[in-house]
Amino acid sequence: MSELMERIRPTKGDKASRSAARLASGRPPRLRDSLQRTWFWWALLVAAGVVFPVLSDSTYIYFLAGGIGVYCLVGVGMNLLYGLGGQVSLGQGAIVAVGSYTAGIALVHGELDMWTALVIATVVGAVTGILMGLPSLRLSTWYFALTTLAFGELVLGLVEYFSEYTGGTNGLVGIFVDLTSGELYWVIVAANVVGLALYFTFVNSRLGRGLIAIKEGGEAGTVSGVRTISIKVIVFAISGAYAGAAGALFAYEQQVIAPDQFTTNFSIFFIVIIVAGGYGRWLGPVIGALAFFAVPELLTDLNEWRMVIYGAALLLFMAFAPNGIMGALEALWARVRGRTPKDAAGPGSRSSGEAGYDEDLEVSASAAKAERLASLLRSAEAPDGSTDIGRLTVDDVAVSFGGVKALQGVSMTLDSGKIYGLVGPNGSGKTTLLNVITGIYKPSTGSVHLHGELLTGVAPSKLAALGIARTFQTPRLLKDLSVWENVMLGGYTAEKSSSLEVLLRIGRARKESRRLGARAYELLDVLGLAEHAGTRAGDLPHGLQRMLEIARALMVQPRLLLLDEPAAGLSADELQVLDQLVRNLGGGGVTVLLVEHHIGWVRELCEHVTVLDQGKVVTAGDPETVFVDPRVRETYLGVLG
Ligand SMILES: Nc1ncnc2c1ncn2[C@@H]1O[C@H](COP(=O)(O)OP(=O)(O)OP(=O)(O)O)[C@@H](O)[C@H]1O
Repeated sequence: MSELMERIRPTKGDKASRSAARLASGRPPRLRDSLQRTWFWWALLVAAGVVFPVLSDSTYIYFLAGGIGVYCLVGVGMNLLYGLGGQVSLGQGAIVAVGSYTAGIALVHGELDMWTALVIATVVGAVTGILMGLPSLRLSTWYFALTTLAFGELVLGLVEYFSEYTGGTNGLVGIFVDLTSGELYWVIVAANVVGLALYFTFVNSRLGRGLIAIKEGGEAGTVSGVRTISIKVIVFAISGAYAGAAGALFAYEQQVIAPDQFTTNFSIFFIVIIVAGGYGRWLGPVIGALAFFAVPELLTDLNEWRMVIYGAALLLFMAFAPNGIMGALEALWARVRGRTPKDAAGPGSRSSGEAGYDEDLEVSASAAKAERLASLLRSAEAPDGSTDIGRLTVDDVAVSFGGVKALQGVSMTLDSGKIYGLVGPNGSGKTTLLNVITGIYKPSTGSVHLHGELLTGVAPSKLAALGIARTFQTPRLLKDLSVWENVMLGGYTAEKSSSLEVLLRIGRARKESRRLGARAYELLDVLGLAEHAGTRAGDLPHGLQRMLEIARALMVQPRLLLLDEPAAGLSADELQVLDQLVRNLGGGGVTVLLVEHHIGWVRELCEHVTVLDQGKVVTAGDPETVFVDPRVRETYLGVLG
């Protein structure tokens, strides 16, 4: 290579500093080795496909491409609902029907223009989506799927009942729009561009992270304050709006609509295209619609063999490409790059991380870092603007699991800004007590108060907004999301902009997300994770997963932090960083409750220690007194010298 080329080529150091600058400005990291890094080439390929009908200048090709566009639009909405949200809807076709009939009736009977009819169909689709989605707030996935199926039948029944307007089984005829097939095609393309833009904004916002946390169903979202109901309603509205708009465009293309176009098969077809295309990936619906709509159409000359080929292809896909076409390509990409495909983790994965991770992590607990951390925590304004969380009191709490008395008459008081230790042998009830404080378990007797207000019975998802954060004995992370996204999830309640502002990237939304992004970077940097910001969380070694969970908890801007065995599995260097961190938290006015088996560390760090054994408090007080207590020495026989 010439000397000039050597000079031009960015060095590894340049790349690292560019990446750090990008993160410091609050922008998300580039994902490591992900197929998504090749998005530009995919976008180019899609753009080439989009202009193809223009080159062919055939009405039939325009019609076919318009059809793909309509399916694709519904698919993009379904991708949010199912691909990211895990909600199986077998009624999406029914919403398309609602959009089609709304626009058709508006045009034929209401004599409105096509644009007004399109807007009305979109709004009606959104409202219908919300109505159809309401049962999902109470029902499990498959029961919900059944209700959507029934919803589809209901819509078809209504179409026949109101035959005066809908034309009943004969269909609604005369839906003419004043556009050529080419012009209508471009309207469909524009709708898809808007749809995809909104999809990307959603996915890369707190809403997208929240939706994935809801789908994962673990505590990661709950303790970060993710509001399940509002996110689900928004997703049903968006996917309904897409289906409603697609329905109107479908009616404009077909000019005649009838109930037999909107059978259950029609709804199932949308599931097929996103599953076959690759759900949770933006290209999934595009590729799926192309493969499962256009290809069979183009094979019409093969007559009866057409559906056999179609069915066989579908079976082969299910057997050999369970993550769809895009999933298979990602796996291939990973293999070509000599990496393990990260897709095995399942649907909804949006990032693909780095394997072959450098275990010899250099963790520096330098004074400069400690100072930065202290200032970061000081600058963290508490969610309600105050700095003092007040006293937490646990009164006479009891919890039983069948015959096991996990906690019996446990009382404890935590004053703000102090570091407390909670120790005891395995099974003594430490985690159960944290679960009671954070609302995950409801005690059979007793109560928890914060600053005089009853905390018992408050939903765990509301605690983040009160400034309470926690970590778990086994880190609860969104393993398929990047390290950066996991930390950002912790900032969920700190974002004050409305969902509409977030979706349209207007008002304070953009500024706010940059500010939180910059804070996420600072936390990652201080905790030695910055260089892994774009790595899939599940690929981090155990110690760093713990640090990541702590970073997420700190994004909550807690004033009460509950840490469940944070030192387990940490290296000496990592423990040093953690020690510095907890000291700074205490110094910064944050109350810390540390559950830990590392007795030496608890002794040095905590101002007050409570010892549990068999669900009861053995003793509590300053560590020097507690650890010389004969009852504690008996409990910890052999551990205390
Ligand atoms: N969800 C549950 N269902 C049934 N039993 C449970 C449940 N959670 C905890 N327990 C039981 O309650 C007791 C206390 O468990 P807990 O996890 O609180 O102890 P711990 O002190 O945190 O233990 P470790 O140090 O091993 O984490 C144990 O006997 C445990 O088996």
